[in-house]
Amino acid sequence: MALPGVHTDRGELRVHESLEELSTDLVDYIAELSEASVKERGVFAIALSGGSLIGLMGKLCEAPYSKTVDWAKWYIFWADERVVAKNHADSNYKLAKDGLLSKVPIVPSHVHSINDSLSAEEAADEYGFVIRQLVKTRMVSVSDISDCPKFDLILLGMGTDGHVASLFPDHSVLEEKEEWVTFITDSPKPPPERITFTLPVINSASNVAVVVTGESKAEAVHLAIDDVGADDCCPSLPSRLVQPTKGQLVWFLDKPAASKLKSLEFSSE
Ligand SMILES: O=C(O)[C@H](O)[C@@H](O)[C@H](O)[C@H](O)COP(=O)(O)O
Repeated sequence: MALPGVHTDRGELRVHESLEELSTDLVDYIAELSEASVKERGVFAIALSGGSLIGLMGKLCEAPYSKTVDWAKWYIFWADERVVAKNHADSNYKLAKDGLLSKVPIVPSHVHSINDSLSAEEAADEYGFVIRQLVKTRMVSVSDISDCPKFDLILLGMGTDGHVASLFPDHSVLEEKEEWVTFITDSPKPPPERITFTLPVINSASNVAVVVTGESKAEAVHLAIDDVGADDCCPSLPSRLVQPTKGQLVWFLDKPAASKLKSLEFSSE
């Protein structure tokens, strides 16, 4: 049984006993947001990341979701992408295509992957341009406070160093305030060249979910969520900088990842 969701200043924490249970809760959450967004705006603009997240979304390809989700209304983006060919084993597009997109009736023209024939800088510019066009036609909403796109849902994973998307600790990319999409050529996690949504875009989303599993990430989860003076000790921990301005933040954690969380100890007292 999952512990009930715990509401904290750093978002809702949903801690699960098993990966099986976590993945069921995650796909229920995605399906509910999709339904609400399609009802409200006629479309659902969702941004994916790479890593273990995609495997945890696998149940979306199975009943009942495969039949009940309104796939034709989905517009798919990537919060970050590795600058490699689309058929390369490192491609986040390939990961999502093989694990999810090829198994459900998504409209191919709604899948917005990067142009893999460009340099990282050019690919980031072009991706920003593509998003601008979709904001103009309201396939992606716009934030009324930041002028940034307002994705219905941005899904993030987190590394042991606290990175999210391709926003790495102490990297100048964290300072980017103007661009919606930027690039790096020195990612500490291979491959080195990546494009990424910037923090203002992530924090303008209607919903952001961070999905983190495994004990190796427990310390980073603690620093990202707990009130331990982390704003002083690690001001540039990317996962701590995920703070949606108006949107909802939900953390999907398994017990090992949550094992160092103080916020949970307090909530159960
Ligand atoms: O393309 C990427 O590398 C990512 O988007 C990255 O931010 C990933 O989500 C985390 O590194 C977590 O990955 P794991 O869940 O596989 O540890």
